[in-house]
Amino acid sequence: MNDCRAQLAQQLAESVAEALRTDLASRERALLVVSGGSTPVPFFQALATKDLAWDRIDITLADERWVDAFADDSNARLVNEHLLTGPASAANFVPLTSDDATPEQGAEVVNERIENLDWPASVVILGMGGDGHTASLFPDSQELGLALSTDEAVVAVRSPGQPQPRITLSAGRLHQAQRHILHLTGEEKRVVLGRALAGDDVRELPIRAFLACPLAIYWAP
Ligand SMILES: O=C(O)[C@H](O)[C@@H](O)[C@H](O)[C@H](O)COP(=O)(O)O
Repeated sequence: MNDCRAQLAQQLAESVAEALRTDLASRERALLVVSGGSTPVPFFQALATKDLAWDRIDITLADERWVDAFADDSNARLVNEHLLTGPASAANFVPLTSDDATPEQGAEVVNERIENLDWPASVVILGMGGDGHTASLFPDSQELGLALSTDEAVVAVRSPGQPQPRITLSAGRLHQAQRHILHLTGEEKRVVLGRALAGDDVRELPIRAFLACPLAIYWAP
């Protein structure tokens, strides 16, 4: 990893830790929503070292692949391996999967689990793909319209471009946060973000659903 990305991860971890500390001063529990993918790994590792009342922190995901929790491409596994370590292992992790065979079957039980958390979240950290998707709000998914408009907390999603079915927090649920952060790296994503900022068709580039104020953008080359 280049130095800029390492510094970015450190700075993001400091900022998120500070936000959690601030919120825990006035509420019993704080909720952190993180994204999966490859970008957050150094951030997770940096955040895990922070001195926080981890036993008062709930952590969930913006989205998940409907795979076994031990699968290589499971976001839960990513969080377990890189964030829930050392003192941070005292945090309460709330997964987005169930024992059901499909996300459509599991959505109801996951929805209830997510609704029972302490909203609004302290921080929602989003990632972005090269197609402008964020969480599992994919431009080519039939469920995009539902995920952008529903009052439900989660939506089962299929995308022709993705090998596994997914489950995602809805845009409405992701909006329920004190702070929103977009964490991304590289030139390709900078260009996509530039396009997103220059237009307003959310279905073309779903990240646009979160470009309303305020969104803190953490980017490094
Ligand atoms: O993959 C996931 O779990 C998330 O659904 C996705 O929204 C992710 O944040 C972006 O695709 C960026 O992924 P990278 O960090 O791997 O580029």
